[in-house]
Amino acid sequence: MTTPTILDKIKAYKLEEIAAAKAAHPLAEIETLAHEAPHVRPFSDALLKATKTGYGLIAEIKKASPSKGLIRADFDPAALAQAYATGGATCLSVLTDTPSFQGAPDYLEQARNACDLPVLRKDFMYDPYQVAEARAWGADCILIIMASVSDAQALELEEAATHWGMDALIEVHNRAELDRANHLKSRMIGINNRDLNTFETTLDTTRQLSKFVPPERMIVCESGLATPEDLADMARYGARTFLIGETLMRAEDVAQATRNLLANPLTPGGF
Ligand SMILES: O=C(O)c1ccccc1NCC(=O)[C@H](O)[C@H](O)COP(=O)(O)O
Repeated sequence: MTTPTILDKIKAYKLEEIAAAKAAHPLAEIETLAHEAPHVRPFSDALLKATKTGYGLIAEIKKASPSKGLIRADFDPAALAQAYATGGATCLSVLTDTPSFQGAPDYLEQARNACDLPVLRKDFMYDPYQVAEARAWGADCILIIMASVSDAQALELEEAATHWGMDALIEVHNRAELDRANHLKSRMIGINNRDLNTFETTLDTTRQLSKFVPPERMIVCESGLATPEDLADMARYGARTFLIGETLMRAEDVAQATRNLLANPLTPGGF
């Protein structure tokens, strides 16, 4: 028998969580809440607009992670959202997974209510029920991790996002996942520089995969970005949009750190 990977372990508890959530709150109840939720804020449109004059930034609200443990003890999602908005972030990503990231649905609601930025529910998605949940909490975008879903599940999740008027960020880490992602319709392809099973993180992933992303798609370069030079380096490989968590979450002055990171964009003008 093979040893379960971290993604296997996450999937196992997520499926239990989903079953428990469905038992406590049937889909019809969640759908009613989703219909009553605040209007969707356009997520990929905001990133596209940002890349006309600079970089698009999805700034992540992430208290802890499997690879790093606790990242930020002084954790106030509303204050962090305001700091990110002040610093020039385009969108937010908020971890809603509790067991591995110490995230929570409440954090998403607090962050979204504190600013005008569109918000990604950052979680491990397997079931359209979770997409309705995301919309009920106010999310504007969901994440689909190709490493953890089948083609059929990815399509079902993407269709659910479209049904609710939300965007989907399709995340890949290797060529096979990218080829599968290219069969979906979503505009945003996230290249995750982190191998989610080994936690090895290298910007070479974006350097190598970016050339296989069709020009009509928007590359979102994810993980392991620490300096303005990293962003400029990745921009040379076609990435104008970035998803950044740890670097900003460890900053004392989050607004200033966000501003510093976004300074001096390389050749703005769209993806
Ligand atoms: O960050 C982890 O340790 C991790 C482990 C297992 C699955 C996912 C994981 N992270 C999700 C992400 O991809 C990052 O939160 C996101 O790209 C931001 O990365 P960073 O800027 O390096 O915090």
